[in-house]
Amino acid sequence: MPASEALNAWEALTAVRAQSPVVHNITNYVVMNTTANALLALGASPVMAHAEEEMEDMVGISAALVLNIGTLSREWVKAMFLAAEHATRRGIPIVLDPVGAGATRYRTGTVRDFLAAFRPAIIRGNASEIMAIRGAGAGTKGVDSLDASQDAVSAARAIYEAHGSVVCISGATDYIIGDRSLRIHNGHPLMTRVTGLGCTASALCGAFAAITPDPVLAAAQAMAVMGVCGEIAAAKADGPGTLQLHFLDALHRLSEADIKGRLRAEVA
Ligand SMILES: Nc1ncnc2c1ncn2[C@@H]1O[C@H](COP(=O)(O)OP(=O)(O)O)[C@@H](O)[C@H]1O
Ligand SMILES: Cc1ncsc1CCOP(=O)(O)O
Ligand SMILES: [Mg+2]
Repeated sequence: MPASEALNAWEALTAVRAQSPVVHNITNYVVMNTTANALLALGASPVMAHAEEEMEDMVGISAALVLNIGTLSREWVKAMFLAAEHATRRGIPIVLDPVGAGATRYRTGTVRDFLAAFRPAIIRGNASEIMAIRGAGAGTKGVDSLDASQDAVSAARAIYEAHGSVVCISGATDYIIGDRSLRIHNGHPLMTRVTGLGCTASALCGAFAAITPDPVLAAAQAMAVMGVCGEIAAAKADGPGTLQLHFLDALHRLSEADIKGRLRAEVA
């Protein structure tokens, strides 16, 4: 069976739409609205919450936890660690987006401290962020990658071996590295001109991880949907502004034929 069919992306999307899992996000100020809307358009039920006082209750009603360090500060990091403790105890999947790891010591150090304490089901970042976790590469240009996704594959393998977290490197080709490896060739370069689409990929990883127990498959399903919707949106867009709008509509309208006709996935 071709890798694209084996991803079961359509079946998983149907399950997300039917079950509408609650996805708890502790994310950054830049993308809160963007990723909440993307999760809603997908069919999931997003909630953004970061007060320590409500972490136990919020994790208690969630099916996945998405942690994103895009605008971190001491209080938010404390909330993330607390939420991860509750999620681990409840056995719900954690997705970590190491936004800007490699740009500052605070970001890189926080990600490493987190990985020393917890095991996210999925870590989704761009190539520079993933390499920075292993001390590889020349750093990250703020939140943007200086490297191509294939350059981060050996760092991703090392992270998987050291921590057991599946690593998803986004870029022109998306790599999913775990107990097996997949590549997804969908998407469009215009997606890099809209802030928050990487964070959206991580949020979608959370929605699919809520439905699909195998984290390699869950990450691949999320990246498949991202890539196919990115292509559909780019074909209709005049630039980044309309890409963002068409992307949300594409998530909402995504059909089995869209996925079957466009998805280009292979075993890496
Ligand atoms: N050059 C590209 N061609 C096609 N798709 C891309 C390209 N670069 C990024 N993407 C897609 O854009 C989305 C965001 O990825 P990326 O830009 O790597 O994240 P980040 O914003 O965290 O740096 C992903 O779905 C990825 O597949
Ligand atoms: C611009 C910016 N600055 C801090 S977080 C953030 C958003 C990054 O989002 P993404 O990595 O999805 O483009
Ligand atoms: Mg990012």
